[in-house]
Amino acid sequence: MTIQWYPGHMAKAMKKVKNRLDLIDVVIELLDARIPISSRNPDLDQLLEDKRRIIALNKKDLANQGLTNQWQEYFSNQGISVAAMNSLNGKGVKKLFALANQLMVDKQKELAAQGRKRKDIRLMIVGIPNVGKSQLINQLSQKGATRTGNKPGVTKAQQWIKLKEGFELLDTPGVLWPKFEEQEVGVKLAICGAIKEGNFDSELLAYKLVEMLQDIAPDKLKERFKLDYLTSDTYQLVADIGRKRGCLQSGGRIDRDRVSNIILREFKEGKLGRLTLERPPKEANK
Ligand SMILES: Nc1nc2c(ncn2[C@@H]2O[C@H](COP(=O)(O)OP(=O)(O)OP(=O)(O)O)[C@@H](O)[C@H]2O)c(=O)[nH]1
Repeated sequence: MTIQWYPGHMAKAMKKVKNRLDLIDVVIELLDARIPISSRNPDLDQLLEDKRRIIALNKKDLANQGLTNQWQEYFSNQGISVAAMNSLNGKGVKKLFALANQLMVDKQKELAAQGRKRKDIRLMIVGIPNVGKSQLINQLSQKGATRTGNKPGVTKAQQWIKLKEGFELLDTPGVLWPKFEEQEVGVKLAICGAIKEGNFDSELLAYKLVEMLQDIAPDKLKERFKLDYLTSDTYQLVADIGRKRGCLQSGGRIDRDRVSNIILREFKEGKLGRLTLERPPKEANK
């Protein structure tokens, strides 16, 4: 399956992030907890080399808890600060603030030693489309946040939101174009909602998802769609799901488009349970 993507978008998105970095103390790299590898932009590593950074695994409510723990361990082992988040209810927000404070301890001490005032910690969120950036901005800025307006020397469009004591947030998140030279990555991004509909074939995507689910969560697949059996014949399996859900066209043919969209939607909504599509590389779990 070919999923369209546009390298030009990626270059533009990276440039925008880069232009803002000088203003920022701590970058929050927001990933989808269900696909922590595929939702990362590998070029960002280079860009953030000298930056304080936190990885936030968002949508943890949709991901397998045990695997989210393993992912946290994986990033911690690499010396990266990490938190698991649910940006719908704000779980993990406290930890984000605590981690940002920790990362800035030395800088703040340095300022104090020079007799200078503690500085407000400036945050920016970056992440691929639909990963929850706006939702997280809402959560971070919920209590008593005010927009502080333009800062001198900063592009007019950029606004700062004053968060709780000692923190400011750039109100425009950095959108990163996902990178998917590998088809597999594109497929997972599309399944998790990072790629706009219309850029992929829903039917083929649903087959791919059913194939993955047979591997990682066969019982949940059977239970959700009331299947009596599983088979490597995905085409057949999707037809059976269609029959169970009444997705029939005239003449009793399966409406494959409709059933495909049901399967994709129910996965995205977490109706099949909390599922993670990627495991941390083995060597990190020693
Ligand atoms: N279940 C769940 N859904 C979430 C979470 N965070 C965000 N969402 C949902 O994910 C979708 C995308 O959230 P947004 O905050 O708009 O994502 P964004 O990264 O700003 O998206 P773009 O504007 O496309 O870049 C919305 O439907 C949110 O309700 C979360 O932690 N859990």
